[in-house]
Amino acid sequence: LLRWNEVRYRKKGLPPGTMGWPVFGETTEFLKQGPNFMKNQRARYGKFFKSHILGCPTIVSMDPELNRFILLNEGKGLVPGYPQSMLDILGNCNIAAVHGSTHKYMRGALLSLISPTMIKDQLLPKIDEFMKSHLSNWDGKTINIQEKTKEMALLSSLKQIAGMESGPVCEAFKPEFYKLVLGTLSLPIDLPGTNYRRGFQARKNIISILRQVIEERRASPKAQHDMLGCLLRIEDSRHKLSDEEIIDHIITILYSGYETVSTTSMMAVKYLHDHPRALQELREEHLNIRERKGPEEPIDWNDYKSMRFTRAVIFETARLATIVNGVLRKTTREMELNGFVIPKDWRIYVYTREINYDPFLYPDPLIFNPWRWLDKSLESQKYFMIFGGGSRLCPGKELGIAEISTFLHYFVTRYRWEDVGGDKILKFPRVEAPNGLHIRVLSY
Ligand code: HEM
Repeated sequence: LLRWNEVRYRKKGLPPGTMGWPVFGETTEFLKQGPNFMKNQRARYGKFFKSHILGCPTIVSMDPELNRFILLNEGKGLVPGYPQSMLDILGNCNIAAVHGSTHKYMRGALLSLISPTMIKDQLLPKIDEFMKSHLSNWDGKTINIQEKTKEMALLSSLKQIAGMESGPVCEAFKPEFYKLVLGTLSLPIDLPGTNYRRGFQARKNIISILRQVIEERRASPKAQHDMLGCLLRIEDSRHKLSDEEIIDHIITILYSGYETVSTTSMMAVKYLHDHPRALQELREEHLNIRERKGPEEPIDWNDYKSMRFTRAVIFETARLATIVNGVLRKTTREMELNGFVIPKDWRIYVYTREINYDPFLYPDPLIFNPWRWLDKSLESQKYFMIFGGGSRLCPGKELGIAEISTFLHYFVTRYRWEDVGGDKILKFPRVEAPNGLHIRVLSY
């Protein structure tokens, strides 16, 4: 019986590896040992091995060249392979649920909302206004920076999407969104009290809030210059979006930019605290920007573009903390990869974490060294996969960096801070501080 998985998935041409226990496979080892599980399996079976994790037979690819190949060749028998709970809760029109030509046009619509021109003309002023107010009155307080950055990522997106910032709609939205996020990371067991059921219910509640917002918009003669305004204006009949598609676009933007932006911001605060020289250089960059401006004057595109060291801090944070461990794909037919035959419907875990610690790409890889990114070519090297790659390369990269940069701008020019101490940070499977990350904030 214990060899059930080995027998069930035995097939000629598969890469080496072990399939673990019936049903559970090697999920427990994977979640418990995290990156060490991957390293051990690699030592035994090489950079391309089979396993059974998170309920699915899975091929793990830790080979940078092959990872690149997989990301660049998505059309050829590979589609996103995210867990069922995520697809159910994020919706059928979610970008991770579509492929081929539907993905192309959904992605096009999304890109038009968060392109550099949009950031420059419409989003950056909103982000600036939001950060200024979100970061007010922290002086003299002990705050949980994890909670604050999560709130920041959600509320800043709501403001950019539909001008929602505070008030009853936002307050109703917040708890539902948190439940939705938890649901996407749960086992798809539809029973009362499970995170999956709660997440699904939260999706329904979010849809009804968004439907109401859309109806109010349609009834109002005023043209709104935000993402929802743009989505409602896409009138070209071939690409006109249904309400369902508009709602799933909004959920996609909220969800994709939530943990990524909040966790990178939190970890940047942590690393800057631990590396005073980097903090000093970052602060100088932002004080120089402030010197050129009036006290309440917002930061604009040129200021953002001048934040070279800030950008380097963000990349170094995303690299060292490994905000994204990898991406998931699924085979839609039997296919050959790296000389092996991968059956249909197997998951492929494109594990990119190890690339972040490759000493040839990043000398002294465990040291926080933002200066390494001042050489721009590092950002365009072919194994740079912090934002994914190929046809699913993160479309929100620039927007995410702009948000984190604006947050850091107001944070370091207004405040200094001390670690309260005693908080633990977990790095796997997600970067998080289970009991929060508390800092004591004082005015600068
Ligand atoms: C530091 C911040 C961010 C990081 C590290 C990050 C990382 C990533 C990665 C690795 C992928 C590839 C997923 C895959 O191939 O399956 C991705 C895709 C995506 N990201 Fe981001 N992201 C960030 C911020 C954002 C923001 C702010 C938004 C939205 C406004 C966003 C929207 C998306 C979307 C919609 C996709 C799916 C693209 C597609 O399937 O075509 N991301 N992101």
